[in-house]
Parts: sequence; C-alpha cells; structure tokens
Amino acid sequence: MDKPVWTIMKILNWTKQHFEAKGVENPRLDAEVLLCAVLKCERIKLYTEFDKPLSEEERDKMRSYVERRAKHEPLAYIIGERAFMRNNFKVTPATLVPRPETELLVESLVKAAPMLRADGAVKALDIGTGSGAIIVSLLDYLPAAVGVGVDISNEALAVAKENAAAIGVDKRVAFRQSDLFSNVPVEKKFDIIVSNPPYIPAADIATLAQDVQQEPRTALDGGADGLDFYRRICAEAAEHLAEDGLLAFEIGIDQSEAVQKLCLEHGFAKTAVRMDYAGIPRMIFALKEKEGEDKYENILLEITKEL
Ligand SMILES: C[S@@+](CC[C@H](N)C(=O)[O-])C[C@H]1O[C@@H](n2cnc3c(N)ncnc32)[C@H](O)[C@@H]1O
Repeated sequence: MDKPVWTIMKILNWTKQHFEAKGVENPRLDAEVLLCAVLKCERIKLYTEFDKPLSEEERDKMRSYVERRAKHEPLAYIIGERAFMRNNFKVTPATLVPRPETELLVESLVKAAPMLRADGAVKALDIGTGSGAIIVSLLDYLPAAVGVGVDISNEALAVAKENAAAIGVDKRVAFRQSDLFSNVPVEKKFDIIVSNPPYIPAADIATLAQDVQQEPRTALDGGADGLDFYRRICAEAAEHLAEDGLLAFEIGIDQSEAVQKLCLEHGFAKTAVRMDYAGIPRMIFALKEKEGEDKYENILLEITKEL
C-alpha cells in the first residue's frame, strides 16, 4: 500500500483535530503557527501551497512540536518567540510570555514620557523585567530614554539582554540581578518605575489554564493574596523616584483598590486606573506630587484615557 502523502492541508487538518481532542485552546491557529515555524514561512503561504507535501525532516519537526503543544506547553516556548508591540521577543521557559494587556501599559508610558521630560529623555526602571518586553519596548519607542531592568532570575535576564541587542536598544539599558530594589542604588532617581510583578494569589495557581501553569512560578506567585510584590515595591518606590516621577503597575483582577491604597499609604498623592481591552482595571499609575500642585494631574488623565 502507498504511504499517505502528508501535504500542508492534511497536516493542518490532522493537527487541528488532535489539538481539539487534547483541549488546546486555538487548535487551527496553533496548528498553522507551528507549521509556519517548521517551514519558516508566513501563514498566507500555507494557503497558497495547500497541496505541497512536507519533507521527512519537516514532518518530524512538526510531530515534535505537535506533541509538545498537545501537552499544553505554551506556543511561544515551542516557537521561541512572541510578538509584543512592534517586535518579536525571544521567550524561554525562564520568562513569562508577554501578554497583550502589558502592551497597554507600555503605550501609556510612551505617552507619559514627553510630559515628564520635554525631550522624552526619561530614566526608567522595570522591576521583574522577564523577557525585557516592557523596558526594551519603552526604549524602542523613546530614542532619548535610558533604562534599567531588574529580575531575580539570571536566566530571564540573559533573555532580556538578547532581546535588547536584537532590537537595538542595548546601549541604553542595563540589566541587573536584584531582589526588587535590593541592587538598585537609592541615589539614582528614576522618572518612571514600572512593574508587572507576580500577582496571582498562591492558592489560585493550581486553577490556572495548564499552559499558564508551565510558566515560571516565580513569575506568577504573588503570595497569599497576590499583593506581596505591590506591598514591597510601594514601600520603596518613592525614594527611588524623581519628585515628579511616575509609578506604573500592571495588576490582576480585583486588585485595583488595594494597590491604589498601598500607593497612597507610601508617599504617593494621586493614583489613576486604566482598563484593559475587556474593561477590567488593569493598570495603576501613581504620582508623588506635592501638596497644592496639580500640574501633573493631566498626565494621569492623558495616559489613562482610551488611546
Ligand atoms: C509577571 S512576570 C513579568 C515579566 C515581564 N515584565 C512581562 O511583563 O512580560 C514577573 C517577573 O518578576 C520576576 N521576579 C519575581 N520575583 C522577583 C523579585 N523578588 N525581584 C525581582 N524580580 C522578581 C520574575 O522572575 C518574572 O520575570
């Protein structure tokens, strides 16, 4: 009997069905993305070459990718990258996979920078930088800005450094291993401190989608109520910020009030919230601002309104 010919169409159909059976969330899309990674082509190419047979080597590679995805390994770890803002970021199992909500945080900071410093030449600190998605994107959009990215994980920092070099901002960013502010000198004042810290309540981690559970626990676990990192960062952020500096957080669901309260208890006079695409409060911004001064009010208004 003739061996079946594994054309692009046949592989895609088979993979989609297999993923459906395994409860993979976007079966058809994931099948296409994986096949594109194998064939090193754009998705449109799959549709114009439906009848093209795969080589044995391509089939073997696709089989190994499909096996991994069927075990709910995040797609980004399998193909080794994730699109964020206008670049592809390298990601590995040592880094969180950057999320679309976090792009909104970067977008707000890009808008804030020229309001904080006329030439946009801000100094920014990214706490828990992971793949470097936030700080690298910020510097990519703000050519006069400089930054520091810190993380507890040296493996994540190595990935962040690679991303900074690939995107061409490596001369303007320093990466440092640090337990939050422990390795950040207090004499250096930043215009922006940004963090997307681990914020999942520890007990909820076991209930997360299987894919998410394969991301590093150190990137997810925010302690008993999910707020441990906000408490620690808020306690020290004001002394590391310039007088008119901006503190910016990504937050988890239902954390908006608690995080704003923490900011207000630790030297910040004003806070503002921005929603994500689903209308969930997802970002908190805080300014120190002295009594009687309201010149920075419009910064918060500007960066939290829908862009
Ligand atoms: C939710 S991930 C965010 C990663 C990246 N900033 C992003 O938005 O995609 C949180 C990051 O905080 C780091 N982290 C955890 N504990 C830390 C600590 N004590 N000090 C510094 N970074 C820490 C983790 O390694 C992880 O990279």
